[in-house]
Amino acid sequence: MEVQPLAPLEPLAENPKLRAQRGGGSSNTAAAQAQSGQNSRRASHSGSGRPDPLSTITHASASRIGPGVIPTGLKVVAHDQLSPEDKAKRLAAYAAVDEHVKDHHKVLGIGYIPTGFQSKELIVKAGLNLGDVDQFPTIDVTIDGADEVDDELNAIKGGGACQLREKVLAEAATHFIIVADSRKDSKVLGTNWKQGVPIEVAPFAWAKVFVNLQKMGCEKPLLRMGKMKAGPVVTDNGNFVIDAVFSESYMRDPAELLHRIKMLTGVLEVGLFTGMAEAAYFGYPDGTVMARWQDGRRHTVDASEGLAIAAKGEKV
Ligand SMILES: O=C[C@H](O)[C@H](O)[C@H](O)COP(=O)(O)O
Repeated sequence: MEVQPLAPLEPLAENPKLRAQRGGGSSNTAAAQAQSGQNSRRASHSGSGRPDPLSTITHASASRIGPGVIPTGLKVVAHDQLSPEDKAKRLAAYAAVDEHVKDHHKVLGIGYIPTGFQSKELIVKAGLNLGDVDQFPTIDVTIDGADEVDDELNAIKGGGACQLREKVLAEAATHFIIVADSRKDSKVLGTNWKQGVPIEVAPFAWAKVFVNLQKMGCEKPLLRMGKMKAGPVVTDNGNFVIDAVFSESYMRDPAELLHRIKMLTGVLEVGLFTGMAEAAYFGYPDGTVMARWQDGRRHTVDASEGLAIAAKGEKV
């Protein structure tokens, strides 16, 4: 029997209601919209004249949305209503988008909100074209948060139980960029993030993996429990999450630790993102943003323009 290679699915059609609101137009894919540069709803974000990617380019995944933009309904939360950490993170996100999203980029993986379901809702409400990574297996830029980032830009992710989807998006991206507030900037993983490494496991295998982790030296692995519901947290993929604290010596070599945990049968993904990020942007409470690159470069970004936009709390 001849096996046909799988072709990526066609992108989802644009929300017709939003198209009508914009006065029609035939663009029904992310790529088409980004190519045409059409964006009637939001002005250029930066002085570069580039369209604001947050409102023009399609989201490539169901995993997360809106670096720095937290839409509630169709309104961006005003800057002064955010916590100091969220303010800093928003500025870092603006800086990251400004420096990494280019005119020719058509597909973005974007992040921030704790569940894929929430993200989908927000994307649709914000009028972005929603897609998933099976439709867009190659992403131009993925921008996402992190729970902690070390000196070499290895990161812990999965505090919101999204590690599997997030890693697929990060790996599918030509450029993977992290945005975070300055508390997440560490020399060694596990310094500030004390909750441990999030490990997504097949539900029926959790107890076996638990024992495996203990044998590896993790004294108290924890099956993550729901806060508003009884029982364990169930990920967007129907799995459980174990949080596992490891000693500093393990955390100094996160790539080796990742490899060892991932080899345990029943483990689907590990919230250690090693050697993936090209750059990380950290927002500080004083409004500055510091960028670190994988090759060791670092520079400060003038976030004043992002601040001016954020301060207005514009509609998306
Ligand atoms: O699963 C959740 C993700 O890995 C998040 O990126 C991470 O928890 C950081 O989220 P936040 O920027 O909201 O603190």
